[in-house]
Amino acid sequence: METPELNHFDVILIGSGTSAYYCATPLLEAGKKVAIIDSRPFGGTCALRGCQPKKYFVANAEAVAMGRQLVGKGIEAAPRTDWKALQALKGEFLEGRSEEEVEDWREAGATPIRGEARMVAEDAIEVDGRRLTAETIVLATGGTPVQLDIPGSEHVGVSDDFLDLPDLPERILFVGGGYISCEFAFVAAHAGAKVTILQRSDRILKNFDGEMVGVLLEAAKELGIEIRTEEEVRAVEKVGEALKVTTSTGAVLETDAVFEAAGRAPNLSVLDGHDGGVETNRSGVVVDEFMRSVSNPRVFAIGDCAASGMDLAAVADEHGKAVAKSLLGDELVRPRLEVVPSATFTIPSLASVGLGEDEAREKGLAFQVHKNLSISWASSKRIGENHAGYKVLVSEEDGSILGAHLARHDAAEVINVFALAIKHGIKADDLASFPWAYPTMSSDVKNMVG
Ligand SMILES: Cc1cc2nc3c(=O)[nH]c(=O)nc-3n(C[C@H](O)[C@H](O)[C@H](O)COP(=O)(O)OP(=O)(O)OC[C@H]3O[C@@H](n4cnc5c(N)ncnc54)[C@H](O)[C@@H]3O)c2cc1C
Ligand SMILES: NC(=O)c1ccc[n+]([C@@H]2O[C@H](COP(=O)([O-])OP(=O)(O)OC[C@H]3O[C@@H](n4cnc5c(N)ncnc54)[C@H](O)[C@@H]3O)[C@@H](O)[C@H]2O)c1
Repeated sequence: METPELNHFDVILIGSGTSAYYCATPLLEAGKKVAIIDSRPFGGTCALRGCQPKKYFVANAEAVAMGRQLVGKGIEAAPRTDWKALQALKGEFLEGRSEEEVEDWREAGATPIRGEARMVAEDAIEVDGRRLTAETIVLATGGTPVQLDIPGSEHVGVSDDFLDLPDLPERILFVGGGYISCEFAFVAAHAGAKVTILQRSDRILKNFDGEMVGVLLEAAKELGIEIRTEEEVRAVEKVGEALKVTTSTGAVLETDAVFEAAGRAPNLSVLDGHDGGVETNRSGVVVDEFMRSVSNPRVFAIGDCAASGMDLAAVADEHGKAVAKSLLGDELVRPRLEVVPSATFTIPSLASVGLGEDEAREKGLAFQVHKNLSISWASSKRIGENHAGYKVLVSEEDGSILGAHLARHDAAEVINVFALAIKHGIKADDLASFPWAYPTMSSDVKNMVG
């Protein structure tokens, strides 16, 4: 029989993803008694089923793309993806990761628990038949793919399934034209699959600048990725080994695999049965500016399960850090998310930070637009890049950077320079005159603002 003290914690974190990591670490360093619970292997989406494993596939596709682009320009034969070997490499990265993480938490003084947690009171949860109470409960439960409600949905996979494909199907159809589909589409197409994307509205990647998406669309077209906009899936039927996809336009498309990435919903199964006094809406747990539940002050929500901000790893991290500071200090602390760069790991990658052109106009700001294709630049030529461009908005008032939008190799790296410039008020002139290590992708920044 366990004593009540063993079941009472300063903080219980439900979820062991990146937001939980950044929240729990300072709490443990400060000597707090912390339980971390996860129903799946420890580590969460980013480390095990998202950002990190995905980058193995992206790195492979980038190598193949670059090799192919340079055939006849110093490379003799185009490289090809060995999908099984790539899966093995990714497997090596994941092997033992969760177990190590559990061990690390134990060494740091936490109580890691594997099991499905449910709120049973405003200050209590149940997991694995145990009732645990806490001064503070932090929900860090992430998100799950939005499930398609269509006949034949049992034949439709999600991102986890794509990342674990033992063999690459010849033909793949992705439902949704957002981050996940677009990234996977370039991976699959560069690895040799015939890829189709179905996008419900009139354009893909709506969070990104339309002209930069245009650059990506050219690359997709050249690679043979078919992007069908204003078209939804209505039904999927298995016919022999193939799948027949009927769409909203009446088209019937034959493919070998269908994956849906039509957005992710907050995972709030922890509130099934008892809501713990925690108010939620479609976007997640309703929180105040400090990530505290508006209806139960004992509960905080961080990362993708909170109805706040973009579902990105760095945002989740910042939520976690802010909540830890709030719990350790005398005052509540807001996450610092005034400037959040974002990128798609497509080929080329798209990246964006700050205001879009339309947004800046709606705000009535006076600004110059520095934009162009950059395929004639040495940085593109030396890697055989055929699709690249940039758009930077510079304030006419004080020369500050209002927004930056890139479509090119390493855009996801270079965007961080613009993000820091926006955050710290570094002006276009400063960027233009800085002695960048040369020649690098970031030294091109001076040509984008001059
Ligand atoms: C394919 C893919 C690629 C992505 N790529 C990027 C990228 O390149 N860059 C980027 O910034 N973001 C990316 N993201 C988004 C990023 O992964 C998420 O924003 C981030 O992981 C959210 O972290 P989190 O801590 O909120 O939740 P998660 O990491 O999702 O962790 C939540 C955990 O809670 C557990 N859980 C849920 N309910 C319960 C319960 N009742 N009891 C016990 N445990 C529970 C789950 O098992 C899960 O492990 C990607 C996402 C996907 C799916
Ligand atoms: N590089 C990154 O930072 C990265 C990578 C992957 C995922 N993520 C995060 O994960 C989240 C989820 O990614 P996602 O790609 O699933 O969602 P998303 O929100 O990026 O895109 C979903 C797309 O699907 C479309 N759609 C919705 N329902 C549809 C339907 N029935 N038929 C056809 N199209 C439909 C939407 O209009 C939208 O364009 C992202 O919003 C992002 O926050 C980030």
